[in-house]
Amino acid sequence: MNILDQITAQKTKEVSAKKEAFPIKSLELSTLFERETVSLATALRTAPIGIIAEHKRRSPSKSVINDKVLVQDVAVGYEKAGVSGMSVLTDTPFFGGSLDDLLVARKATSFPILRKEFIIDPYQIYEAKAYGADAILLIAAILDAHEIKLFSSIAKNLQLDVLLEVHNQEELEKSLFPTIDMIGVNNRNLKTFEVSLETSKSLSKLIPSEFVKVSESGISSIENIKALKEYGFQGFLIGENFMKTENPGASALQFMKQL
Ligand SMILES: O=P(O)(O)OC[C@@H](O)[C@@H](O)c1c[nH]c2ccccc12
Repeated sequence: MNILDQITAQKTKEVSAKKEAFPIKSLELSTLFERETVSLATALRTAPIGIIAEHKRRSPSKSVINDKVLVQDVAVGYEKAGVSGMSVLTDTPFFGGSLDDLLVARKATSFPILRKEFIIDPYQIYEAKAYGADAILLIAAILDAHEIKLFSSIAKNLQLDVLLEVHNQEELEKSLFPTIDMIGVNNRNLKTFEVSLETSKSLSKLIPSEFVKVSESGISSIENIKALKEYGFQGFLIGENFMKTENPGASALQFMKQL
């Protein structure tokens, strides 16, 4: 079984247990549920160069990246650095994150936050909203067109922006619904872990201009960003490059100064 299949199999179990223990009604009682969200897509569109900085403790490809820093310090540091938003991994078994991380980041900041999760059920979208996210990720490789349409319209009804992640032309073509705000091209193949910025470059011309184009993974230099900008990218999702340092917020600030 490839890693994506392993993750979704685990997710299916996790979500069905949670749905029983905490029905959606209990999520709606959250005070954060009533919070006004802020748009990540707008933040990226209006920034000269829109960086989304990620909190990621570990990953299946790298094992431990950073398990020393506190999520609130990372969140505050990223916001001070002036990035457009933050991505918080909430998957526990494979990435060492949690919904608590999302909640802590939310309480510490007011910039847009993306819930980075393997979403396979609408329940996780309500959860994202209840824990203070402004945007969700949908991964085309694990959803069919009907699910993408349905999940993105549920998100929009909750005032959440949608970042749809693709890795090839077929995934892109099945996913172009008006309820999607941003298209993210993942430069990392989640099945093989190979990273190539060429993936973003070659898919860019197939993304209609109404979607904010985001390039994800493997970005570590200003040169990378300049090259991708030429292809119309307005958002750049950066994880490891910041998280592998002792002070991710300070690293993001250094990076922003060079832009
Ligand atoms: O750490 P990197 O190479 O800068 O990548 C960040 C982000 O793009 C990556 O974590 C990611 C992209 N899509 C995902 C889907 C699930 C989990 C993680 C991801």
